[in-house]
Amino acid sequence: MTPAARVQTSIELLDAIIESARSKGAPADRILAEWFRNNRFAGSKDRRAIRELVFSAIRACGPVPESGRAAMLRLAEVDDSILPLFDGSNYGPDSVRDDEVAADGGVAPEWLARLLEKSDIGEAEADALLGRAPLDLRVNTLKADRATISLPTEAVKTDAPHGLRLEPGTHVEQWPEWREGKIEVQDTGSQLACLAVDAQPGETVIDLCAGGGGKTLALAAAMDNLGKLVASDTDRNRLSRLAPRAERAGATNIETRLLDPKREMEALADLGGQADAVLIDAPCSGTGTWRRNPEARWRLDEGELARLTSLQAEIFDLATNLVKPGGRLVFVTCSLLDEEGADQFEAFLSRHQEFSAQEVTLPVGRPRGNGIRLTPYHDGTDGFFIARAARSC
Ligand SMILES: C[S@@+](CC[C@H](N)C(=O)[O-])C[C@H]1O[C@@H](n2cnc3c(N)ncnc32)[C@H](O)[C@@H]1O
Repeated sequence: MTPAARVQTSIELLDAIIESARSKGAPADRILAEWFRNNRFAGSKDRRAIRELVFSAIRACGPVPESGRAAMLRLAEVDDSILPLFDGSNYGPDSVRDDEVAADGGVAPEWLARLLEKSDIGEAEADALLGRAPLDLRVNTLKADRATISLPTEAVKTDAPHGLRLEPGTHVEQWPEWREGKIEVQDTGSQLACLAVDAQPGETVIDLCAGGGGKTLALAAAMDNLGKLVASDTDRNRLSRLAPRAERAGATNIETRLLDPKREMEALADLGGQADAVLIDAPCSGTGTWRRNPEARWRLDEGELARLTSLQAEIFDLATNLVKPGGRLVFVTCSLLDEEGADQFEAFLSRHQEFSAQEVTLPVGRPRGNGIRLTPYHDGTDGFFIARAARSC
């Protein structure tokens, strides 16, 4: 494909992605994968270039653009190589008309940009939020050790005790070390969130919103497979991914429980007041993960944010039934909005006087309210809020 044809194809793909973001349809990744499957004439270089163009254009537009062409013209404002390709050539984009306007830039749609600013996410933080994420690994201490593991490419140590960092795009899933469960792909921020749980061998620990079990596996390793580790979630699909992962990782103390939304306690009744630690890795807007998923900015709206914050409060209240006196509750969101972080935790503490905030010490991060905030700019991790509370009685 010519460079101009790649730009035109990216414009058409962006049209589909914009439409899908508006109707909450398939994500950009799936739309691209399907196009690549159906258009075999596009070779690997074309695919790489188109992917790069599409995601750079998504990153360059704060609000949802009017069209793929407006999005590409916005990218042309920050990348000089693009505009000359609007040359009207065969398969290329038409020349730019005098009255054409580019889509708006910025970090996010205006309402969301305002909330980020209110949460003290300044320009440098916002820029880093739209950068490229590295590929972080956690060495699984049930099977290996960071000090001695040998990998096919060079990896640098991260701030997490078992963390390693690789070039993005490394296909670790093809490595024997991955197939043998010696390494897991996990962002440093996620690894540090697990560290805040301080799960010990022999304890009863509940990973209440376990999803596919990324954090559950780290907790199993911290517990050295000793004690009871319950992984629960309301999403059957996500939870079903945990068993094969646990098998590969050699994690043997995990029990999964599928929860019924609004009746979660039914499947957890026997654990009432039993847990030494409960991790709430709460469903959230994911504003801290835009490096991996920049299109998420176009899918969030005020109604969805309100739904998420009230669900977080409900899950908090649910979790209080599970923690035993003297036990701890760890609240985590991959969001940089105070509504889903410091404010949510503060509101929880004022609703539940039997809990008090406990200091969390992590190698990176800065205090935010009664917890810690990690950001891509400051800490090189995804954005996270992490806080811990102890139950007195
Ligand atoms: C941030 S994700 C969890 C990611 C996971 N802990 C990991 O490390 O891979 C939040 C999860 O909360 C789950 N969830 C939503 N509502 C819930 C509820 N009422 N009770 C428990 N889990 C819930 C979602 O299905 C989703 O899997």
